[in-house]
Amino acid sequence: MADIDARSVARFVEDTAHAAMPHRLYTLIFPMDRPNGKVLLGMKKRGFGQGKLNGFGGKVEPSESVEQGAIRELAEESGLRATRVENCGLLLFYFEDNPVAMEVHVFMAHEYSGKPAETEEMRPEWFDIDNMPFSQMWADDKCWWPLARNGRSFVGRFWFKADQVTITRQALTPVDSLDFARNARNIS
Ligand SMILES: COc1nc(N)nc2c1ncn2[C@H]1C[C@H](O)[C@@H](COP(=O)(O)OP(=O)(O)OP(=O)(O)O)O1
Repeated sequence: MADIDARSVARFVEDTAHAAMPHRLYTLIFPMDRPNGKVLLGMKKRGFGQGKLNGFGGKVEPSESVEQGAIRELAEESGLRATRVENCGLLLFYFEDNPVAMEVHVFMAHEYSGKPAETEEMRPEWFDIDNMPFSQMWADDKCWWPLARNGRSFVGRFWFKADQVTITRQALTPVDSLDFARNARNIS
């Protein structure tokens, strides 16, 4: 079993039993076009979450910070180069058939260059931020997206059945700041 990633910040919001689980770090980043009320999503073409629309992201490499990982994954999966990002959420996912918790650090990309392009992993498409395609997204998204859309920071915990669809328990809290995570990760 994997060790608890030293960069994990889940212990700040979890009970003792969950904090003792190994946590794998992921990023999830949403390029925003606020003036036009749009967000860029990608249709996942392979791997975990295949067939779902989502933000861009993936595992954080050992050599990079969470923010660097988010920017790298966005470039790899959409072709966009983010120049201003904001950490807006922390999501913890527990799947009943997986002893490793997913710790997903959520970002908005407010400034970026380049044009979205289809890659091996994602097919990007702009959507209206007030008319999200939730039926094609992960089941948790409709819970926390309204907070993210309104510029609120949040911490969410979701327990999934092995079917990866059914949420059996959830806890979602708007927070004033995610500084506890930034400070723990020692990011200026
Ligand atoms: C369970 O609910 C989820 N909801 C949302 N919105 N996003 C999720 C959920 N579970 C996982 N994700 C996100 C987190 C990451 O952005 C991706 C999964 O990353 P992936 O497995 O694709 O990681 P990569 O490093 O890109 O994978 P490869 O090893 O295939 O390159 O989904």
